[in-house]
Amino acid sequence: MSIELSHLDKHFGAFHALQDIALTIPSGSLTGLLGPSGSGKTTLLRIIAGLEQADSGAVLFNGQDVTRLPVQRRRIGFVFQQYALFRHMTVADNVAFGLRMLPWRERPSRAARRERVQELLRMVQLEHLGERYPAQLSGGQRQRIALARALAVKPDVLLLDEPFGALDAKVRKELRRSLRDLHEKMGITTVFVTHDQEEAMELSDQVVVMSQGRIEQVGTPAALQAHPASRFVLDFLGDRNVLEGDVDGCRWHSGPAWMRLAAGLPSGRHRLYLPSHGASLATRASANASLPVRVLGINEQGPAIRVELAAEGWSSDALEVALPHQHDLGDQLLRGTLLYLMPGPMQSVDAQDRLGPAVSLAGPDGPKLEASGHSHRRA
Ligand SMILES: Nc1ncnc2c1ncn2[C@@H]1O[C@H](COP(=O)(O)OP(=O)(O)OP(=O)(O)O)[C@@H](O)[C@H]1O
Repeated sequence: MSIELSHLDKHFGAFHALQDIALTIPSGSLTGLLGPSGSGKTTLLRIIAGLEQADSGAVLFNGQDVTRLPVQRRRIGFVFQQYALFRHMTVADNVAFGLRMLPWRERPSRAARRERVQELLRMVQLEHLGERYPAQLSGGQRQRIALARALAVKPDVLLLDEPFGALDAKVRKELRRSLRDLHEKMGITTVFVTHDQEEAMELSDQVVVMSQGRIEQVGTPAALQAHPASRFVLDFLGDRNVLEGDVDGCRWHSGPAWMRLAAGLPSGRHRLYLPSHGASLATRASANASLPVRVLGINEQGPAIRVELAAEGWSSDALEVALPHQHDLGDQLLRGTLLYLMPGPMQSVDAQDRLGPAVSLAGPDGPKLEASGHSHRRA
């Protein structure tokens, strides 16, 4: 089920909560609405659901105008941050709730309902907990049940509002993986709200960055990292190293550190923003870059190795590079070792704080490194 939003506007009294929102959500995609608190993410999700009406504009599902269609008729599964489970019902009855509420003609028989509930509990890996009550579950388990309940009626669209917001970091990670696996298996068009850029980047096929009721940028995680469209997106995505130095023609330098860029920037001071996933490390300088760094720390947990670095003899804030677990540094990747940073594409910002062009290293180092982007994210 594809979703198209055109020219959506929404006011709450005098407050302009959404301004001229236009967005296409491809069928079967996993789309993240990302933005700071108050940027309008939840309002947009509620308008897609039919829980809120826009003042103007249209919502289309598979090309059909559903703008005035009530929520019950949109075939939506909804998961909220606060687990909205019924406390007096068992887990199995909670999951079956939507099925029992279906109109008589569509309602499966008691036996079929029981079977479907078991299948859903299996899908969220909680088949042994059907007879428990919500109070006897952990927060993460409750969110899995909320997910199973949302999926029970075979929705065309799954909407999740900060579904993992109230959970601790480890459980969040597990649930993200479950959601991605379920999405890959079922292929339901899914939209989720988050203010956590890491969550949005890790989960989404398409990220929609919102600010003050507007869409700032839409793109794949890798495209947003490589080509942020505004200062807001650049800052909000975070996870970047800032290399500050002077440019003469194609040469950037800061103290003894230097690199040759594939294309020139106007001469003067520039900051180059380098995503931590967009760089590698080498044991020696190359013909196009000499950026000496000292290894401060190595964290091997998670999908990538995170290496903390300090610029050696040149000034920079703390640096961080995410390396694949199969890197070719061998035993050179040790705390205290001197290595060389090899940047991939970087975003330039000039001394007046204006977004400049994306830049990369000259010669063979540049294109080779571009591949390192976000290729790990489905690993
Ligand atoms: N029913 C309402 N009445 C008045 N103002 C509202 C209402 N719902 C939302 N708002 C306002 O609209 C703006 C956008 O709210 P929304 O909940 O969509 O933001 P959000 O990006 O989801 O933020 P958060 O991450 O904090 O949930 C906020 O300033 C909020 O106070």
